[in-house]
Amino acid sequence: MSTPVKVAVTGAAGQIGYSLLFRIASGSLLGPDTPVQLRLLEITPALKALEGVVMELDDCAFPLLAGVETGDDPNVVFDGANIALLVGARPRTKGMERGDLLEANGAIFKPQGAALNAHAADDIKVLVTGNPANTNALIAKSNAPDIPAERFNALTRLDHNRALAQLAAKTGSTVNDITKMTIWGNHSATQYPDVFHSEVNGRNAAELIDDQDWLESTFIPTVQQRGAAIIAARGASSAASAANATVDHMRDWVLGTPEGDWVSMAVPSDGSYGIAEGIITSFPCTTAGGAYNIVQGLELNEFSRAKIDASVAELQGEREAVQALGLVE
Ligand SMILES: NC(=O)C1=CN([C@@H]2O[C@H](COP(=O)(O)OP(=O)(O)OC[C@H]3O[C@@H](n4cnc5c(N)ncnc54)[C@H](O)[C@@H]3O)[C@@H](O)[C@H]2O)C=CC1
Ligand SMILES: O=C([O-])CC(=O)C(=O)O
Repeated sequence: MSTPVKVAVTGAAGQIGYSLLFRIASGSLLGPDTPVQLRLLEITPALKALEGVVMELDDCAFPLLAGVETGDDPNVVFDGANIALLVGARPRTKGMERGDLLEANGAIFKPQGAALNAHAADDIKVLVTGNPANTNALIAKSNAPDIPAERFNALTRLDHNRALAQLAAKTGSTVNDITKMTIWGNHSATQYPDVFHSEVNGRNAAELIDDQDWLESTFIPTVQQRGAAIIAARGASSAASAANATVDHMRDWVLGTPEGDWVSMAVPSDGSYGIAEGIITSFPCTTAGGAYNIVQGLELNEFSRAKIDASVAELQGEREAVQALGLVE
């Protein structure tokens, strides 16, 4: 067996953690031949609950699980990490303004970025799931100057998967029949799920549906509001599907995307599609050899352009807010 890959997970005693850790340890993240060591970060009051989760991990007797370390100090937990899944974040509570939320998360992602910078392995890949995911990733990236910027991603794969499920239901197909789905922008209600380049069994999805009204009044709002719909139904935010998407994103980044398809990943913009450089926004991406490329050359109609611009404007506003707080340059 090869050397275990060190996978750090923050917020490990939370809802998403309770699903995510077991998926990682069972081999869903890196495949059946790669042992993993879990390095789990929690805040001090949650360490006791985390102990219970670790007992359950032990009790699964996962053949690929080569050890579990836990702690409340990112400088220790991130030591030697090859992969960091930053899930733990400060949720918005009653009376909290957006600025308060960004500030509270800055207090988490600034030191975590610095700790990754100082202690992670050279090949570290970082994926932020904790909300507001794109801007939290920006904060972590800005505080890790020695790690290449492109190693900081945020999660929009859950939105991508939600869009696949909605399109499959509409077209009477399965998710296996659909390729080239794209989420653009922020993991927020302004995100733009774009089917104009998607294919259902090789046929252009927008042409097949031929129903702009369904796109505008059903598909796009359903995907944008799915998180809220789950909270309304379950009384808690999505957890198993968020863990699944976190696994999907990192697995594809490490192991590659299939020929002829792409996935949605929020990555630092390199200026592609005229999107301001540096902000972490969702693009169509292919991956190979542990690296990703933003798919180039897609034609954007006026409708798509306006939707993308609106979400990017929201991200620029978030960047300005965290700049004003001194959390990023
Ligand atoms: N990007 C996406 O698609 C999605 C993102 N989310 C977000 O993921 C985050 C986690 O969700 P849940 O697991 O349901 O929340 P949760 O509240 O059940 O768990 C979060 C955990 O993070 C821990 N935590 C807080 N500060 C920490 C720190 N500084 N270091 C380490 N751990 C820390 C808490 O103690 C808690 O155990 C939330 O921000 C949620 O909004 C949820 C669903 C989808
Ligand atoms: O909406 C929320 O709070 C959780 C989330 O990010 C999602 O389910 O997409």
